[in-house]
Amino acid sequence: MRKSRDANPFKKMPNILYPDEIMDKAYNRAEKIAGDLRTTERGLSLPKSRIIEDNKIRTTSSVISDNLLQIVEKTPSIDHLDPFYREILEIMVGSDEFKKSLAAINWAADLVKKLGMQYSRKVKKAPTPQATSIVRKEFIGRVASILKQIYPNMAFLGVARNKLKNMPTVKDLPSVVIAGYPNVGKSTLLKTLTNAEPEVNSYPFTTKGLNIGYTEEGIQIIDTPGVLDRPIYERNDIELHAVVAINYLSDMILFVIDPTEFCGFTIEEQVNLLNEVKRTFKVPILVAMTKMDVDEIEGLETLENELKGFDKIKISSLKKEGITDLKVRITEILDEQGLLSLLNDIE
Ligand SMILES: Nc1nc2c(ncn2[C@@H]2O[C@H](COP(=O)(O)OP(=O)(O)OP(=O)(O)O)[C@@H](O)[C@H]2O)c(=O)[nH]1
Repeated sequence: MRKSRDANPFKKMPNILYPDEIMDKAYNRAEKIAGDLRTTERGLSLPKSRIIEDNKIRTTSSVISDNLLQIVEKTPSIDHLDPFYREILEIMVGSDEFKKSLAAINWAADLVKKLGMQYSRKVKKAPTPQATSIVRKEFIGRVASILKQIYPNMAFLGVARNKLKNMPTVKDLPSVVIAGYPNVGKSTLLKTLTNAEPEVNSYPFTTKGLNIGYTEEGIQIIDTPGVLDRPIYERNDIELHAVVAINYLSDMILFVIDPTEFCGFTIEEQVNLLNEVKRTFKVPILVAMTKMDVDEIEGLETLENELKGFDKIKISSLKKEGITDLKVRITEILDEQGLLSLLNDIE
């Protein structure tokens, strides 16, 4: 079944305030309410002090716990994240720390709420007007120390939010991911297939960004410079997560091979990468043998033998040969997976 990829789920994360800012917000609200009460309640009696301080405590408690809870509620939970975004999260900020920070903020929200109730009861029993204000100050002190404790978590989420919220969205359309060694002709092919300059969307896992184009039929073609263009063993941890993220994006792989070896990589190296991509990805692979306009390609026969088990097609992006056949084959492969009905639904 097709996985649905929503718009960037991190966009909804609220602005994360510093502890001081939250305390100020709570203080201002509490003071405003206290001010209103001071004008309505006459004299500095014990009952009046209790009411005022109780209101300050409860207002502070609810402003702070609501603010913290809002962070937790509007931040997507890792367990429900689309797998593509889960990988992005791991690459950009680290999921463990993210989870830990959210749990800490949830804990603090809960504790501030409980303390608010506890101190509200306490202030109602305070024996003198001075005692009511001491109880309230004690409450504020405890809340401030909780906020100080979760400050690293808040700061972490603030940074995470800023990194994640501006990430471009990859559309939830049938998607073809282009793979192959550098210089084999991937971006030229992308342009030929989509008849337009591709959008370049910057993603954290590739310094060059993802190049994305759309065919007339509404198929999304994604070129992934720096991600699927060399053997897995040469990759670091982050790049491996990037491969996994790309895996979640793709409904099929279009693997480009340059049989002329003008790209600087031998046919053997290119076939090895193809086999590696085949082992890594569970989606259908179509091999495009490109640069067919070049005369007398020496290794062509060998290559065709090597590619016996693969679905393959010969093309020239330069001369626009084989492009229509390639498009037809792509459409068939996506259609076999029931993905094109999705396009009709969208239209
Ligand atoms: N003769 C011929 N040359 C081609 C063809 N397609 C691409 N080229 C040339 O191959 C070179 C590399 O093409 P690119 O499209 O930049 O290759 P790439 O795989 O996107 O390269 P990276 O961006 O480095 O990953 C360029 O000089 C292209 O003009 C083709 O069909 N025939």
